Amino acid sequence: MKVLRDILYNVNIVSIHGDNNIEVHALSIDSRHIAQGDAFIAIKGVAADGHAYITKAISLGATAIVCEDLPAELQDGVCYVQVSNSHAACGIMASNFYNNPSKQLQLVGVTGTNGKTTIATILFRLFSKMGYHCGLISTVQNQIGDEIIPSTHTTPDAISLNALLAKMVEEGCLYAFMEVSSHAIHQQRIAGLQFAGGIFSNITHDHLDYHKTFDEYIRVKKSFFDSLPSNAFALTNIDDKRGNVMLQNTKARKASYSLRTLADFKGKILENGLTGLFMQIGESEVHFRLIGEFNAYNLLAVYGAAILLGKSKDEVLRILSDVQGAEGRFEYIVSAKDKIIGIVDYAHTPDALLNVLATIKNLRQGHEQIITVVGCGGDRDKTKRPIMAEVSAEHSDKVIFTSDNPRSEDPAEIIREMEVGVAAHLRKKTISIQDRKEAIKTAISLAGKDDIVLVAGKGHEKYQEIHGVKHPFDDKKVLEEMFQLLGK
Ligand SMILES: CC(=O)N[C@H]1[C@@H](OP(=O)(O)OP(=O)(O)OC[C@H]2O[C@@H](n3ccc(=O)[nH]c3=O)[C@H](O)[C@@H]2O)O[C@H](CO)[C@@H](O)[C@@H]1O[C@H](C)C(=O)N[C@@H](C)C(=O)N[C@H](CCC(=O)O)C(=O)O
Ligand SMILES: Nc1ncnc2c1ncn2[C@@H]1O[C@H](COP(=O)(O)OP(=O)(O)OP(=O)(O)O)[C@@H](O)[C@H]1O
Repeated sequence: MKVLRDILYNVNIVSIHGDNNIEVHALSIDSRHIAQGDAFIAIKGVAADGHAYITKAISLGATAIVCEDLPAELQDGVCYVQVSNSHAACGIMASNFYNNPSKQLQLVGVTGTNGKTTIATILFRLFSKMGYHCGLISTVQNQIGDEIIPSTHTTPDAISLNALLAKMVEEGCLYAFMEVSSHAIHQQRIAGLQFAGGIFSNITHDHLDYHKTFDEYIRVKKSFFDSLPSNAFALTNIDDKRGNVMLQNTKARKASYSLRTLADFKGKILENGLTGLFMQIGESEVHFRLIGEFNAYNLLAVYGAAILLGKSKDEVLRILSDVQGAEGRFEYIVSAKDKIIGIVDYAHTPDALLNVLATIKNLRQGHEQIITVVGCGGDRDKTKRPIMAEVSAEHSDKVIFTSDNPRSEDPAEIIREMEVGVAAHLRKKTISIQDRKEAIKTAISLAGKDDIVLVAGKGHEKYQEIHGVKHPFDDKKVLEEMFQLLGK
């Protein structure tokens, strides 16, 4: 319980109507979750406008309303706070409500189109193995020490986020590693947080359904670095074309990592195989269990961040050499008889798919076939559909287009939008099977000895969302089941 006046500290207030010296039980941005004594923050969202639910929130017991536009009639016994921006107010109020938890631990945010989950997860594992109690906020799961807390978003809303950070502080965490999605930056879910560091992995084609243009997507990502304080670090991948741009206006300590050019944290791949990476980092030569060039980048990001947080180079590299990747990120299983390699990967952007396929091509020993099973999500960026189809057809021997999470869309229509991306001379390599399980089964039946089957797009996910209903589905389990069923 906190006094409204205190929760409003640092919020850009336009006007206050009513008594702000009242106790607030909880904050909520959703009228459906309001209880007696709560403050309701009305947010103009993508699908709805929270201002339309102010009356409903009051009828359920809200005694404080935070909004951009005041209702025509104000009710007695309710304090109305008009703010210039409800999204920003929500972030700042959530931090104040939970005693600014981000200031009580070292919070590192990871942004970029690909690699966020991997980098945040490896940082969490590294620091945990170094003996620190840590927190993780990621797409796959949130974690406090060994406790796993299911994740609904890459970056939760500001209230859930601060509640989670407060729980981490209460349980003695010294470090928290979190993914910072571009949606979260744009919707100010991270407003009011104090970061000890920010990491930029890369930026490519994604989320243009939301951000509309690539320039806007870049601008949003960059604004995270613009807001970092001077005592934080800002670590960027300078092999990415936009790596330097990200840090142009930051006040934070700038640092870079690279595989190709001079950088604060420079690495070189000496060997890249199915058993892992052998890299030179600074003066040291180290084996890692993670696979592929993109993971060499992720490892450099983690290494750089750990050094910037004051950790010893030798200890960091020793522990990193034994760390495993995140679930559903280049996870692989080998069939018992034919030694078919089944790879499950979360690649759901053209760039990630290209990276995974390039990695597989690099790693294959001889002329084994690469058979790819891939789909594209519904209700998300449609422009990537033909590109992902083109990338998979170009870099695989056989491709099966299938459903990812069609969500509210017609799965057959999504597949048709993918198919148009395939050049005429590559069409004979592709078939389309809407049912994902059947598609995986077909891929395995087409695979011969030592062939490689990539099942891309859903990674760790344990469900498939069709027409708004989530059905249990696990790519890795289906692969295992099909290896058995088909006696491979
Ligand atoms: C498009 C999008 O990003 N939407 C997010 C956004 O919702 P919104 O503000 O637009 O919600 P809205 O439905 O328009 O409603 C506006 C307001 O009215 C309120 N409302 C609505 C109905 C009602 O009866 N009462 C009520 O009070 C809502 O609670 C909300 O505050 O803010 C919400 C709170 O933070 C998010 O939960 C929600 O995520 C939706 C579910 C989502 O799917 N988001 C995805 C796209 C997303 O955020 N993804 C990124 C990762 C992307 C990636 O890298 O792959 C993530 O960080 O997870
Ligand atoms: N540094 C990287 N560069 C390019 N591709 C990468 C990189 N790291 C991982 N990938 C690829 O992208 C996929 C997603 O990786 P990861 O989950 O770490 O990224 P993410 O940014 O968290 O994505 P999301 O927020 O959508 O979960 C991986 O399965 C892998 O195929």
